[in-house]
Amino acid sequence: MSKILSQKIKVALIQLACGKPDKSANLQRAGTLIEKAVKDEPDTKLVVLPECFNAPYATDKFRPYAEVIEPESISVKYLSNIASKHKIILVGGSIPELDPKTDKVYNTSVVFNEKGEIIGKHRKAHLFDIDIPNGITFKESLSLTGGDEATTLDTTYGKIGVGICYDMRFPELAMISARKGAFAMIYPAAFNTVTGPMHWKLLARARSIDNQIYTILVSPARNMNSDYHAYGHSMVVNPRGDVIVEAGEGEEIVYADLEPEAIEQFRMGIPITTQRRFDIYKNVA
Ligand SMILES: NC(=O)CCC(=O)C(=O)O
Repeated sequence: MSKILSQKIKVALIQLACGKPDKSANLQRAGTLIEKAVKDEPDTKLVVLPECFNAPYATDKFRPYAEVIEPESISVKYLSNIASKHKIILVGGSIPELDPKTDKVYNTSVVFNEKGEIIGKHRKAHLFDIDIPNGITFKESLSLTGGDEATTLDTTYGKIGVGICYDMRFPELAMISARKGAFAMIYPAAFNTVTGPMHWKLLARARSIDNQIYTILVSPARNMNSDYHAYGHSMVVNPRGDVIVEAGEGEEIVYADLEPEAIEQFRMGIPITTQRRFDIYKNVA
């Protein structure tokens, strides 16, 4: 049986103090912390940044900060250079993307391989439109368009699924990637201080338990002086549903080892991956 994760790898979660009005300051800070991560833990193979890390997270800011995803655009070039310099797989958080053909703006995660090449991108499919009285109201759809694909990408060590924040509330994306053989579902994210305490950890554990894969959530650091209060608590959950690392609320880098045996042994013990009844799941939609 071929392994869905070919070897043990270390992942670094960059819980960045980001969202400043100055895009290049956000990029520089991301670069500084990625450098630190690979210096402090030289065997790091995979690095993940948070949602909307190069811009303020606000509906009136997505379009002005948006860029076309192409090799020469400022954020893409910056991230590509870092990935190739450190020979890491880089899940580049997310950035506002302008599609020049349609003039639509997306919330997009660009993923790079160790040569700095783009291996894929995920456009946030489920837009964060919520209204909790006395809690939080946010409407991404005022300025963003949702993507229309689930994203599973091939890396050096196996497949990863990518979603963005609110996407994690929809188990189907993780399920699709897991069925395609992903060893991890990775969500650059930015929950907030209202919904974070309610659901952040529960959702991460649920996606892992549903699919017996690793789930990786990466948040910006909390900044109570900004309009949007990110939750923090970046974390990795293993295929058994245990939180194996969790950040606090401030700027921080946390690491975890992802191990093929953790997936294989747990799948052998509780073999839901081979017990599924696709014959009775036909008419779900
Ligand atoms: N940026 C987001 O998609 C936030 C999602 C969120 O906070 C939630 O509760 O869901």
